[in-house]
Amino acid sequence: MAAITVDFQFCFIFILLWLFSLFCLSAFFFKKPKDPQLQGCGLPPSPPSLPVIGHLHLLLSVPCYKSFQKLSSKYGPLLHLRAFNIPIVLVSSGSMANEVLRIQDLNFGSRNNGQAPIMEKSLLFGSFGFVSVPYGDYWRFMKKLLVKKLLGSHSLEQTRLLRGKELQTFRAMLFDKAAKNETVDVGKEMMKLTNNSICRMTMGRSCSEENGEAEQVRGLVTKSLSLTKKFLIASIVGQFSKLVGISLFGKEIMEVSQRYDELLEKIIKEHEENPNNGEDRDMMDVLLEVCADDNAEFKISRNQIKALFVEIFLAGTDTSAQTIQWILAELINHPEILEKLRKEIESVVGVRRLIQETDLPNLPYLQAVMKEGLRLHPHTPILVRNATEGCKIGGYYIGQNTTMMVNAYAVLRDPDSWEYPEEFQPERFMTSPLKGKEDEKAQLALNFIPFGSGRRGCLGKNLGYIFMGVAIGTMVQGFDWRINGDKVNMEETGEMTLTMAHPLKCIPVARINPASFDP
Ligand code: HEM
Repeated sequence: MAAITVDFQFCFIFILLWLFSLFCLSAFFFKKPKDPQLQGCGLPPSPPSLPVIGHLHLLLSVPCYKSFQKLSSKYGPLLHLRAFNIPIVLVSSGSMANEVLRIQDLNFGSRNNGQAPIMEKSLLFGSFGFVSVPYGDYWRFMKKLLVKKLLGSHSLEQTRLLRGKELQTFRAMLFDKAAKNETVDVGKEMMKLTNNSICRMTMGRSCSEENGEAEQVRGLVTKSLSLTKKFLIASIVGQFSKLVGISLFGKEIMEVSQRYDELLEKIIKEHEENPNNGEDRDMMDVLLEVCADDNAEFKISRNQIKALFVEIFLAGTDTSAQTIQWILAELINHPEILEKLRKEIESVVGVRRLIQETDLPNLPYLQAVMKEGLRLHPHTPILVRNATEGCKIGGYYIGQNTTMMVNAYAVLRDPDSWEYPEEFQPERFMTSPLKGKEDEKAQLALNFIPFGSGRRGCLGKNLGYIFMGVAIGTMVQGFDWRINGDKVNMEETGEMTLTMAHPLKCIPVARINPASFDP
C-alpha cells in the first residue's frame, strides 16, 4: 500500500511538472508573433518527445550530433525541440544553415540571448568573454582589434617568422623521433606547435616552453575543453541548471578560471613592468594600452583581456591540433592520396628545401586535402546561435530567443549535397577548369561550414589553414608513417568537439636527410 502511495505521489508530481513545462513552453515558444508577415507561419515539425524533459535526452546522447543527424533524416532539416521549456530549433541542411548563418546573420549574431551566464565571475564561460558576448559594440570593437593585431592578413604576414621558429622546432622533433625510432603522439605535438605559436604571436616574449608556462596553458586548454559539453548543456537548459547539477562542476570551472587568472596576471605584470611601445608590440601590449587609455573607443577591463586570451587559446589551439590529427590519420589510411599530395609538394617546393608557409597558396591539392579533412571531421559539429527577434526560416516561424543548433556534422555529410559523403575524396574540392561549373562551386561553398559562417564565423580561419598546411605538408614531405596494424582506428569520442577516441600515435620514418636540405 505504502509503495502504491509513493508511486501515486510520484506520478502526480510528474504530471504537474509536465503540465507546468507545457505551460511554460507555450508561453515561450508558441507566443503569437507580432509581425503580421509571421502570423500565418507554423512552427517547424517536432519529433516525439518525453514528458517534462522534452528532447533533453537527445541533447545528452553521445554523440548528440549523430542522434540529431538520424532525427533530421527522418523528420526533416528544420525541427523544433525543447529541453524542459527551452525552445531549440535544430538545423540540418546547407540551405537552412545558410539562412541562419549568412542571410539572417544579424538576427542570429549572438550565441546566447544576453542573459547573465551561469558562471558570472569565471574567465572561462563567464561574462567577460568575446566568443560568448552578444553581437554589439563590444564584439565589434574586439573583432576589429583581433583582425588588426592578430588574425588579419597583414598581421599574419608580420608574425610569419615567429611561427617559422616553432615550425623548425617541430621538424627537429620529428627528425629526432625518426632517428630514435620513437613514437609521436600526433595530437600532443600538434597542441605544442599551435599553442606555442599562438603564445608567441599574442604575448611575444612571455609564456615560453622553457619556463613551463606554455605547458601550463596546454594543460588548462585540455581541462577547459573537457568542461565544454557540461557547460553547453547547462546554458541551454539555463533555468534548470541546478536541476541538472551545474553546481557540481561550477567549482571545477572556477578552479580552472583561477589557474588561468594567476598565469595571465603574471604575464600582464611582466608586460606592465617592461612596456613596449615599438613596432613589434604584441597583442597583450596593445590591449593593456587600450585598458589604460581613458579616451579609448571602448573601455576594456583587465578581466576582459584575460578572458580574451583564454578564448584565443581555446579557439585556436585544439581546433587546429585535432583537425591535423584527423587529416594525417586519413592520409595514412589512404596511401594513394598521400602519395599524390607528396608529388604535388615535391613538384612545387622542390627537393632542396622543406615546405614553408609561403608555399601554401601554390599547393591546391594540399588545400583540397585540408578541406576534405575538415568536411569529414569538423572540430565543432554543433554551432549554436540565438534568435534576437522572431523571424521566418524555410516558411516556419522561429520565436524570439530560440536557441538555434546548426548541425554542421550533418550538413557536411548530407547525401543531397555531397557525393559519397562518408568517403575521403579531396578531389571534390579541386576547382574545375571547365566552364559552367561555377554553380557547383558556389553550392559546395554553401554547404562547407566547418568554420561556421557569417559575421560570427571563425576569425582564425586563415591562421587555422596555415597551421594545418605547414604541419601536414612537413609530415608528408619528410616522412613515412608506421602504425600498429593496417589502418588507423577512426572512432570518435562523441564529445562536443570532434576528437579521436584513439589518439593517433605513430612512428615517423625519415624519407630525407635534413642535413642535405636548405633550412
Ligand atoms: C582548424 C582550425 C579551426 C576550426 C575548425 C575553427 C572552427 C571554428 C568554429 C566552428 C567557430 C564558430 C563559428 C560559428 O559559430 O559560426 C569558430 C569561432 C571562432 N574561432 Fe575558430 N577555428 C579554427 C581555428 C581558429 C584559430 C587558429 C583561431 C585564433 C587563434 C580561431 C579563433 C576563433 C574565434 C575568435 C571565434 C569566435 C568568433 C566570434 O564569435 O565572433 N579559430 N571557429
